[in-house]
Amino acid sequence: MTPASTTAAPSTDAFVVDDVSKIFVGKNQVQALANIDLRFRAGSFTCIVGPSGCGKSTLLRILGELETATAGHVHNNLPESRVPRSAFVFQDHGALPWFTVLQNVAFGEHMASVGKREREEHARHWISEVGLAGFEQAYPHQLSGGMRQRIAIARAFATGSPSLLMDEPLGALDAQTRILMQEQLVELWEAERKTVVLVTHSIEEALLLGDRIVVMSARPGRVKETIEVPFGRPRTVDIETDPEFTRMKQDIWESLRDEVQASLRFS
Ligand SMILES: Nc1ncnc2c1ncn2[C@@H]1O[C@H](COP(=O)(O)OP(=O)(O)OP(=O)(O)O)[C@@H](O)[C@H]1O
Repeated sequence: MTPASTTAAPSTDAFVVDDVSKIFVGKNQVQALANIDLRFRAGSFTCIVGPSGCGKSTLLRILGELETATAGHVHNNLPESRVPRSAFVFQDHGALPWFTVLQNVAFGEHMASVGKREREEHARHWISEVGLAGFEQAYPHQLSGGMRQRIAIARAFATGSPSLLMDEPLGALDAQTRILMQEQLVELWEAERKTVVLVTHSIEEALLLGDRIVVMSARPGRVKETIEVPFGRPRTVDIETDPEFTRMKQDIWESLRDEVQASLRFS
């Protein structure tokens, strides 16, 4: 194994993942990822699907420099600036309960020492974009689960990072709210064209949102296949009635089913 490192990538790829493996060393050694090779074009939307425990979050955390690879290389070509190169959105909204909506959304830029007037201006814009205008002074506990998740999405956009790394961001929402949020996310991304990597357990969600779907194998996670999503943009949930959507959903499930079964055998 070659030693791990992160360097600038000399290309239009935001990230180049080159032969990356990850082993967690502890009481029980766990190999989470094995020999991952992936390129993430700047401005693209990639969805990652795979069985539980196959290393999807680990890969996301390595891309976001929250975790280091045990072996291999991650080239990061995102521009350096005063804000972090990647903003995260997790399943649990992560809104700080003692902050208002406005303070929560402005938090990323606050941490990057952006002036109050500028960060609040950005925050108000994104609060409005996600449909929370009028709730700027509300506290998270006064909002529904869907509204709290919108705080997290607004905060990620407001931070101004060129990349968004999303780990099951809509996973905790009810089915109807989730559909609306998926459409909203597509719309925001189409306007902003950030480099997005989104982990999801939903094949439909991956087909609705992504330019490309990466299917991972059971642990240790490897790239099983990479599928280009052919649907044009702008996209809405109406594409689910397209026969091609149904066919692709079936194909991806066939590919995933073996891996889910394998992961159940080993867990
Ligand atoms: N900090 C850690 N220390 C030890 N093992 C870890 C650590 N983080 C993750 N793992 C292990 O690495 C493997 C991959 O975990 P990871 O969370 O990346 O999977 P995942 O595909 O995101 O799972 P899920 O879909 O269930 O969220 C799992 O076996 C997990 O227990």
